Amino acid sequence: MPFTPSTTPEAVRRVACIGAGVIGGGWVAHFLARGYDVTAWDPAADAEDKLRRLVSAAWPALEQLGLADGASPDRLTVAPTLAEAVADADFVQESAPEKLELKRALLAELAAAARPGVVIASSTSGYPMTDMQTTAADPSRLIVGHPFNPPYLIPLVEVVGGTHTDAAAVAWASRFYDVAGKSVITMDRELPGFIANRLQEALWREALHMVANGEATVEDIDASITEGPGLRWAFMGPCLTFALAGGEGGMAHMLDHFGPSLKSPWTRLEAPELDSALRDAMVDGCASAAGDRTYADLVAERDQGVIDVLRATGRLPRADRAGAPDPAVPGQRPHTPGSAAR
Ligand SMILES: NC(=O)C1=CN([C@@H]2O[C@H](COP(=O)(O)OP(=O)(O)OC[C@H]3O[C@@H](n4cnc5c(N)ncnc54)[C@H](O)[C@@H]3O)[C@@H](O)[C@H]2O)C=CC1
Ligand SMILES: C[N+](C)(C)CC(=O)CC(=O)[O-]
Repeated sequence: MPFTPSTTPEAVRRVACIGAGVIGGGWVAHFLARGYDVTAWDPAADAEDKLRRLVSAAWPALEQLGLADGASPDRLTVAPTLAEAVADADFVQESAPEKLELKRALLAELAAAARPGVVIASSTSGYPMTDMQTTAADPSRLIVGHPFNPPYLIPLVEVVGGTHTDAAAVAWASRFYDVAGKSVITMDRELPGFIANRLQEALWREALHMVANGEATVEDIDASITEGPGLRWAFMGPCLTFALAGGEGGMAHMLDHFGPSLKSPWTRLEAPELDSALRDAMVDGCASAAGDRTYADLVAERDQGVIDVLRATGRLPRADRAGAPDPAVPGQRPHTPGSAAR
């Protein structure tokens, strides 16, 4: 079935967020801050309470980023049913648990309940849409919109369709996220883990090996990134960073010089066994690294850290201009939802 959009990406007014945990709640905070009306639905009994607490905790950071005109946590409605949550939505973001059968059934239900021509995005961190859209009556409007935690601060969203997604729905979603202040990578094919998680998983696999073998502590591993390559990666990706490692000879010299010695680490390791000893070592190591900081303390610390990095790398207005959007900066474009004609 070809995809015919119900509205333009610029004219979206109401977003439905289905599943309101860590990521769904983060999306709710993001869309509220960008000036949308948001309707959320989550089957957990305590979901509304938790969601409103998440939005309140995120709001000071969002104020620092600069809110869209009229943005307010009061524009959040928590619906009693999935059908009511999506009834008037111009866009749907699904953030339910990462379980394939659950996603299949939920996306089919959403595709049956949402108005025709409304794009439905899944936050999945790894399932290809082709595997999730198998039972939906109209799979043409189902896409992956993979965010990063927290979605209200980390700009990137990876967008990709499945075999039965219409390319027009992928293009519509990419434009919508762009209008909504995200940095978008649109992929023309499905890869497990998309791009960023494929990279993160390689790093994570090695971290788990080192903990399992007692070769490094959780704290050493975290410090090796925050005091090392992580500082460069905030503004220059791993490829250009390594091109500089080749000096004036650039990537050509880097590969000719280091390539042969790098072949062994590229091919040496397989996934570690996530047994209970490794699980406990990771959990205990993280508890020790956190010390007496609570979850709320760590969230506040992370949010301020990301804002400081965004500001220091020129991706936010200066502190003395916070709240004044800079049209040159992605995510700071002064867009008022629903301001464009449908
Ligand atoms: N946590 C992370 O760092 C990231 C997670 N993701 C993806 O986001 C999605 C959600 O993950 P989290 O927010 O971390 O999980 P979470 O466990 O924090 O939240 C999941 C929420 O879904 C609700 N839920 C349970 N069954 C449901 C159903 N049938 N329909 C709707 N909601 C239902 C739960 O009550 C819970 O509030 C997953 O697909 C995950 O892969 C993507 C990027 C980052
Ligand atoms: C842990 N995770 C694989 C769910 C993380 C992501 O998908 C993206 C992120 O926030 O790093």
